[in-house]
Amino acid sequence: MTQPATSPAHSAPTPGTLAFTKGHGTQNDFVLVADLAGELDLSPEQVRRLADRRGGIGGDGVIRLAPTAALARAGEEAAQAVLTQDPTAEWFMDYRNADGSVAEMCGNGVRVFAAFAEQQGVADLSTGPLSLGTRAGVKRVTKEASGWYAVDMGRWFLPGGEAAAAEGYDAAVAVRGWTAPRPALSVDLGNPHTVVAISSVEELASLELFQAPEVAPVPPHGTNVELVVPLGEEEGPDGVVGRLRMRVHERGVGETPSCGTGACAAALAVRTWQGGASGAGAPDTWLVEVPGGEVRVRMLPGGTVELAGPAELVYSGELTL
Ligand SMILES: N[C@@H](CCC[C@H](N)C(=O)O)C(=O)O
Repeated sequence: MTQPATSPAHSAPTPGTLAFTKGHGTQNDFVLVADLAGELDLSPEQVRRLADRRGGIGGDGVIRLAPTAALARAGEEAAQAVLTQDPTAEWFMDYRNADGSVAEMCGNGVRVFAAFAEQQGVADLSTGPLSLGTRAGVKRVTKEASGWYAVDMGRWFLPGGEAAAAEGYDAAVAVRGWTAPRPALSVDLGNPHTVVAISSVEELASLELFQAPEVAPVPPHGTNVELVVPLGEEEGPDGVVGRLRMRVHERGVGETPSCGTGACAAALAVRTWQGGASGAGAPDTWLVEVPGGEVRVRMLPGGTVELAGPAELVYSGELTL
């Protein structure tokens, strides 16, 4: 049984069923579940079933909205760290990839989580920003006048350190069909990314990404791989804006139409290629074109990075687990 996503989804579900909402951010799609009491421990098998596009609802990931304090009491270290960082981060985004694996962060997911928290009546972004917990720390979400959600994603770093910033590379990526691996840059947004430059939009469109690209050295916890084409600079309302186009192969999923942390990683890599560790001379704002739409990435004055884009809730329903 389904209902429009705008209807209250937090009315009591039928016993034995699970209420869900389907949402997406630039078509990176998620199954969202409100666990307002913090009692729902989804198994990897249940996550796979929810994310299954044929036997379940379908999504690139599953997002559980749960009270940070309940998870902290249950021993989730990330939730305990969140409450130390910001005791007002009342709600926690428990993010799982479609294959059932746990991920530290999801940039598009944070925006959709904020829209879901509003729908559930546990947050009101019209009165101010929402601080929420993730396994990669507290994220602060603001709703812009356009309806887009802007997320302060926090600090990022290059795992390869200064040498990687100076060289521009610390890894190599091989995509099916290539005769040799190409140099790539690792970027950490709380979750791992490896970014490789592609020479043209035509080549980008022709890449075969149904197999995971091979990355060397093999990342200890896997990686998301972004393939990017820098498209130059343009004049925006607030100054020069860089533009790039990206495709992504996500850890735990496969190719997806968008990845928010991936868009940040791509912009940060291109900025590093242009201006080293400080990004000197490179734009502070980037528009990232993905197959599912466009997002904005901005360097914030305090040294953190912001991701902005749409968040849509599509429908709500109930299913038997
Ligand atoms: N699509 C997300 C990233 C989701 C997690 C990723 N697959 C991982 O395993 O790190 C985004 O928008 O950032």
